[in-house]
Amino acid sequence: MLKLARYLRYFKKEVIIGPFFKLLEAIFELIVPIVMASIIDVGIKNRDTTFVLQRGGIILLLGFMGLVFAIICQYSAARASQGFGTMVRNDLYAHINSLSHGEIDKFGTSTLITILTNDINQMQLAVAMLIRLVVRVPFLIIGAVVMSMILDLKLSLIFLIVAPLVSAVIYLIMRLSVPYYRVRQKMLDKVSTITRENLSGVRVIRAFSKQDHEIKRFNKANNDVADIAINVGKISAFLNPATFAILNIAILTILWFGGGRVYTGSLTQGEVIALTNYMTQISLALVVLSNLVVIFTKAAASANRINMVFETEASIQEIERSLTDIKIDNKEKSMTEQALISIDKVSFAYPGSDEYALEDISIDIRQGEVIGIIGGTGSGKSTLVNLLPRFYDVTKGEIRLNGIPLQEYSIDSIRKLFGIVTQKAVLFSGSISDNLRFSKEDASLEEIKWAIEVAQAKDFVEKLPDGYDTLINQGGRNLSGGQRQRLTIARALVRKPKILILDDSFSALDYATDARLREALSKNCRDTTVLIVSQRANTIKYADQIIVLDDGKVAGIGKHEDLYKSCHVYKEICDSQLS
Ligand SMILES: Nc1ncnc2c1ncn2[C@@H]1O[C@H](COP(=O)(O)OP(=O)(O)OP(=O)(O)O)[C@@H](O)[C@H]1O
Repeated sequence: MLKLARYLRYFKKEVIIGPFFKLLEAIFELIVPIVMASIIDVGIKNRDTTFVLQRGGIILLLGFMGLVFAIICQYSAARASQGFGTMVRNDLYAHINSLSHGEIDKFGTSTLITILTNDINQMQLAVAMLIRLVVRVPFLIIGAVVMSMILDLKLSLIFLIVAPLVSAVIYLIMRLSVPYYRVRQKMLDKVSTITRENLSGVRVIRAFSKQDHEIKRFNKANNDVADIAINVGKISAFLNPATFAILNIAILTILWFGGGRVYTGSLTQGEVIALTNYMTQISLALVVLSNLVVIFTKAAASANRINMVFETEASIQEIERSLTDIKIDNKEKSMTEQALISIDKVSFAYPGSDEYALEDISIDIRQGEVIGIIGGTGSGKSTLVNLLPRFYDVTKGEIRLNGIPLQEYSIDSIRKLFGIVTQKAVLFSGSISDNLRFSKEDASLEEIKWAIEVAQAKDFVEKLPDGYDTLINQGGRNLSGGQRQRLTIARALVRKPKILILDDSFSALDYATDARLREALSKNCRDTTVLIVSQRANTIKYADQIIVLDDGKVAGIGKHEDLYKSCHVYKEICDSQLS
C-alpha cells in the first residue's frame, strides 16, 4: 500500500488541510461535554436561564463550526481520493498496455478489469478515509481519555480497562474476518469472468438455449460472493454488540461510582454526565476505528493486486540502442535473393506451459512471397505468425529480419512493418473510415477506398446508406461475419504493410470472394510479403511456399504439387476438401 501512497504527493494540500480541519472538529467535539457539564452544574443548579442559553449558544456554535470544518475536510478527501484513483487507473492502464501478450494471458482480462475498477475503488475509499478519520479517531480516543483524567483520575481508570478490552474484541474479529476479504476479491474476479463471457457470448448462449445454464453459473458465482460476505457479516456482527456491551457496562460503572462520589461531593452531576459523554465518544471512535481497519485491510489486499500488475514487467523487452530503421526495398520476389524473414530452428512454449506449441521450425521467407500456413486445429499456425511481430519471444532458435535478429530492432519499428488481421474480426465503435484509420491515422479517403476495394468490401460498403461514414456498433454487431472480416483486412491494408498476416481471415468468406480477394492482393500488393493462415487448402494452394504444421512440428514445406506428392498430412487435408 505504501508504494501506491506516492501518488498522494500530488495532493499534498488536501492531505494536510483535510485532517487539520477534522482535527479542529474533534477538538470542538471534546469541548462540548465540558460546556454541557457547566450547564448542569451552574445553569440548571442555579436556575440561571441566561447562563443556560449562553452555553447552549456556545454548543450550537461549536456544532456549526464543526460542520463547516467537516465539509472542508470532506471536500479535500473527495478531491484527493478521486484524483488518486484517476492517476493510479491511468498509470495502471498504460502499464497494462505496455505488457506483452504473455503477461496479459497470465492475468486474464477479467482480473485486469476487476483490478482497474473494483480494486482501485477500494483504494480510493481508503484514501478518503485516511484523510477523514486517520487523525481524528486516535485524537478523539486519546483526547477523551485525557479529558476524563482531568475530570476524575480514579474514575478514568475505567477507560484504561475498557480500551484494551475493546481493542482485543476488534483484533479477534479482524483476525477471523480478514482472510475472507482476500477470498472475496478472487471470487469477484470469477463473477467478472462469467459476466464478460456471458455478455460477449450472448448469441452463442441463446443459439444453444443455454440461458438457464449460464444464469445458474452466474448465480452460483454470485452466491459464492454473497456467502463469503455473509460469513464475514456473521463475524463482524459481533463487533458492535460486543463493543457496546463493554461500553455500557463501563458507563454503568461510571454512573455507579460517579453517583457515590457526587453523594460525597467529590464530583458534580455535570462531571458525571461529561464522563459518560466521553465514554460514548470513545466507544463510537473505536467502532469507527474497527471499520477503518476493515477498509484498510480490504485496501491492502487491493493494493497487493494493483502492485502485482505494476511490478510485472513486459517479457518482450527492447535492447538499448535498438535498431529503428528497417530497410525494405520495394522489390518483387523475383528480384530478391536474401531472405526477408528467416525462421531458424525455432521452438516456442507459452509462458507457464511445459509443452512446446512449436518445435524446431525453420523456413526462409523472401520479400514479396506468399506463404500459406495450413494444419489441423491447435497445430500452431497462429502461434507461428504471432512470433513474427514479437507478440511472444521464441523459446529456442532465432527469427531474423533482413538477416538481423528480431530482438535487435525496436518493437515499434517491427510492428510498423506489419498489417495483421487476427482470427477474430475485432472492430471498434465509430465509423467505417475511423476503423480503417486505426491503422493509419492520416489515411486519405482515396487510400481508404483503395483498401476497401482490394479487401472486396466496396460493394457492401457503398450500398450502406452512409457509406464510409456508416457507424459500426460495439464489436461490429451491425455487420455480418464476412463483412467484418473484409473490413479488418481493409484496415490492415490501408497502411500498405510490408508484411501482411492473414490469420484465418477468409474463414467467413464464400469461395468466390476468397478467390477474388487473393487475386486483388496479388495484383495490388506485389512487393508485400503475405502470410496466409488457413484451414482451407484452396486458399493457400497457389502460395509460393506452404508450411504444413502438425502438432507444432513441420510436416512439410514446399509448393502445392510437391507437397501433395510428398506430405501425407497435406494430402489428407487436400483430399478431404478438394475432392
Ligand atoms: N495464449 C495461449 N496460452 C497458452 N497456450 C496457448 C495459447 N494460445 C494457443 N495455445 C496453445 O498452443 C497450441 C497451438 O495453438 P494455435 O492457436 O497456434 O493453433 P492453430 O493451429 O492456430 O489452431 P486453430 O486453427 O484452431 O486456430 C494449442 O495447443 C493451444 O492450446
